[in-house]
Order: sequence, then structure tokens, then C-alpha cells
Amino acid sequence: MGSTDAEWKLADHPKLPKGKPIAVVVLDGWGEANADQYNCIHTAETPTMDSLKKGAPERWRLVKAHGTAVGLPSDDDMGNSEVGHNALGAGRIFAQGAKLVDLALESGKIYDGEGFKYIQESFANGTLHLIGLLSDGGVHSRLDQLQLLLKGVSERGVKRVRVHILTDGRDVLDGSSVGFVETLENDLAKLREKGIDARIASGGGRMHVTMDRYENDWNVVKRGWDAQVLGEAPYKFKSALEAAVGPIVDGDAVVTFNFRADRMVMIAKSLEYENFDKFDRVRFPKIRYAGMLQYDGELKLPSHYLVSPPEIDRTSGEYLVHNGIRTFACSETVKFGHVTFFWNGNRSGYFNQQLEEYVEIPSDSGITFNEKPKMKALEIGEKARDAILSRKFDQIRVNLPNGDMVGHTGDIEATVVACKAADEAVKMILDAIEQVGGIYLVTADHGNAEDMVKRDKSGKPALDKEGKIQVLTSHTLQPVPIAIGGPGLAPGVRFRNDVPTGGLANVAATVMNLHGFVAPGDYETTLIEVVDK
Ligand SMILES: O=C(O)[C@H](O)COP(=O)(O)O
Ligand SMILES: [Mn+2]
Ligand SMILES: [Mn+2]
Repeated sequence: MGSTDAEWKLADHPKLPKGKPIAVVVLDGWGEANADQYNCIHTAETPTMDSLKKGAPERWRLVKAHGTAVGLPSDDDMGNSEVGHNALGAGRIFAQGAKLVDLALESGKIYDGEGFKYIQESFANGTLHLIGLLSDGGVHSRLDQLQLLLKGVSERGVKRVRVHILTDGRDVLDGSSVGFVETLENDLAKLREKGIDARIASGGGRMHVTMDRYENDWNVVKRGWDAQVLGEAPYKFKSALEAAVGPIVDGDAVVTFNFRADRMVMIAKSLEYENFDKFDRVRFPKIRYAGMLQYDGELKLPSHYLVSPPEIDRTSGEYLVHNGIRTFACSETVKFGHVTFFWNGNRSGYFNQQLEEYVEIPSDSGITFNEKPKMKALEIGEKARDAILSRKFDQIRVNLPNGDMVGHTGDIEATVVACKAADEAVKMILDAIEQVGGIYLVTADHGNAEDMVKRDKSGKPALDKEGKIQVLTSHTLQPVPIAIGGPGLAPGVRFRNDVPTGGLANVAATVMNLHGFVAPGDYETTLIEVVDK
């Protein structure tokens, strides 16, 4: 073992053995909430997850999955997959993109950085194009940050601005886009009064243009490219509430103003890479391109960015691989990067190809997931089961997307079907762990399917002007369950009761303990203790 390996060496846990295969299951969008008809997890038949709850409080508890517990600006911020999986994998709470951008805008440091200076070179003779999600959801971007950026560029010599908006109905209520567009139009009108030619240039729904992820469907990015870069869109209007198409040409600057990585990597590649074969770009303008953040630390993509991303280093995945833990990670395309890229601190690729295997099951594309709510849950369950039974791996890690992906469609009946499918996949994995004498840890990254209605302050469903309930398509602020068990779990292991505010970042140390190691000292504390039995 070389000196670098020595730095990675984890101390042996004084009480817990090594060598037990561990299944780490993340149910995406699976929070804990009161049981009513809008709680699809409650409505669905979920015997496996229900049976785990009976282990409370020793082997089942809740953990925080939103707000400051996962590095978001405030406790009013719902959790999301990026921050959730970052926390799960890294075992520490990092100030996340949303917060870092807030700080950089507040202090003005954003304008002193290399990224801003780079795009600023285009201000005198070119157009600045801003591309991103227009909402106040706070998951991928925030309208108030865009507004501050517009103000900032207007004070720093920009002459022409074109905003390419992606509308949201996923992190915010369906139909709320009109209000965000009006706000933006007002701001742009004010800039025009100051002599800056500022307009909305193109628009489209986020799931239809640009914001695909993990290469599920490059057509989504192509449709965005056609409108934003080539200026060719199927519908042309004069203004956004009326939309004027403005192509991106040589000499222009482009900023993708989303801070979250997964749904920006594909467009970043298309804007940045000279060699690119994912679709025919027709033209590849010579532009100055910067991301709000650098989206992929391993690929260094994009090379220019306005705000430095959180430095999520020394993740549990990297430690465990250095300590010989053979790791299998699997999900279907739409969540594959969650248990690999996000888990590993927004880093693509393997730490050690000899010890790791990442399996991606192709997702259905071109449909909304309420049409096939079972998604690939059983296929993920089967792959995990086979990996467990093969005895080739020490950690088998999966993400089951159903509660989240179907929850986002707002289709309550389909979400119930989705939750049942996820529960069945959990059973397959737990059964395999039973067979090999292993351990399981089942948790979730944030809430979604457990509450599908917008509520007033008292918690009752909020009614709109026509007296109808408003379906909630977004994530929630709810805590998520975590359960441990399996024949390999040492008899005296139980959840401690002195970490009541525990959150997702406490899970990594817990998993390291279950592998027989003590977590590094700066990790958030473990959730478990071992009592003599
Ligand atoms: O990108 C998305 O699908 C949503 O905005 C957030 O969902 P996720 O955080 O569960 O991926
Ligand atoms: Mn998620
Ligand atoms: Mn989601």
C-alpha cells in the first residue's frame, strides 16, 4: 500500500465485523407524512416498507432531507436528488450550488471571477445569451438569481441580452410559469428603458427542450439547440407572452444559469465540445460559454464558470474503494447518475474500475412516467439481486426512481402504482440479502409521493379560486425513513437516540460502520451504536 493509500485507510470498527454484503437502497422521492388520500405511499400496498417501520425506533427512524441539513440556503427549501445524494455519499454537509450562487451574487464576487471576465469580453460587440429554468423552485435555478445577474450585467457593459427560458411545472405548481414570465418581461422592459436591448429570445417546457439528463434523450437537447442557437423554433411569436427568436452567433457569450448539474451536462457538452456527434448542430458558433457552476468536476465541464461548485471531496465511495470494498451501483437512466455521479460528489466515472461496476438500465424515453409507472423497478431489483447473489460485491447500491418520477407527473393513481412497484423491488433486494446473510440499509433522498397536494399553513389542502385542490408535482419538506436490518447485522446494532436531528449526511458514516470501518473524523456522526446483547 503506497503512501496515498495510507491516507485513505479507514480504522477498523471496534465492534463491527467486515465482509458482510450490504445493500444500500435509495427510494427516490419517498418521504414520511400523515396518512391521507394524497399520500400515495400510504394508499399503495407497500408491505415491505411497512414491515421495516415496525423495527422503530431501533432499526427504523426518520432523517432530515431538506433545507440546511443538506446544504440548501434555508429550511424552506425542499430537498432534491442532487443535494440528497451528495449528502448520502459524501457524509458531510456542503454549501450547495443554490447557496454558493446566492453568496457570490450578494458579495459581488461573481463579477470578479475568471468566468465573468471571460464572457464580459463579448459584451461590447456581441450578445449575451442566458439559458436556464425560469422558476423559483430552487432545485436547478432561481428566478431571483437571474434577476440579480441581469442587473449585474447591465451595470457592467452588456448591450444586448437574450434570455432563453425553460418553463417549469415540476419544481413549482403547474401553470405558474406565466407569472415568472411576466416578472422577467417587466425586468427586461426596465433594462430596455436604460438603453439595453434585452428580450426573451426563445422558450420551451423543461422536459421538452434542453433539460434532459444522463443522455436519456438527446432529441430534447437538440430541440433546444435548434431554437436557442439556430433560431429555428416550430412556433414564432413577437414577445414571450407574445417570443422573439434570437440565434446564437460567432462572438456571442452564453451563460447557462442553472446551478444544478445533472440537467445541464448535456447542453454544456453541445455548447463546449468541438468534437460532438450526439446530433447535427448544423452550425457550431464560436462563443464564450460559461456555466453558472462547473457541472462535472471530472470532465471539468464547462471549462469556464461563474461560481465555483462545492468541493465535494473524499466521498464515502472513494474511501470504501480504497479500503477494498467492491461496489455495484445501479439504476435506470433517469436516476443512474444519482447513485454514481451525485453519490461521488458530482464526479463521473469510476474510482477504481477493478473494484466497481456501475450498471445503467435504459429508461423508457419519450413518455411521461405516469404512462408506465412501474418504470424499471423490477429490472433494477433483479440486477441488484443478481449482484448480491453473485457474492462478487461488498456494497450493492441502487436508486428506485418510481415515487419521484411518477410523483412529478401529478398523477395520483399512477403514483400509487409506482410506489407499489418500488416496494416490490425493495423486497427482491431484501430477500437476496437474507439468502447471503447480508445487511440492508433502506432510505430515500427527499419527499415527493407522500404528499401530492398543495396545503395551506394549517396543513389542509389549499383550494384554488374555483374551489379545486391543487396537485403538488414537486418535492416536499418531509423527512425520509431509514431502516437497517438483515441477518448479517450484529445483534446489538441499533439507532442511537442522541442524534435526533440526524439527516442524510449521517448515512455515510453509518454505512462505513456497517462495512466494519470507523468513518473519518470530519464526517457527520453515525446514526448507529452497538450495545452488548
Ligand atoms: O430534475 C428533476 O427531475 C426535478 O427538478 C427534481 O427531481 P430530482 O431532484 O428528484 O431529480
Ligand atoms: Mn430525487
Ligand atoms: Mn424529483
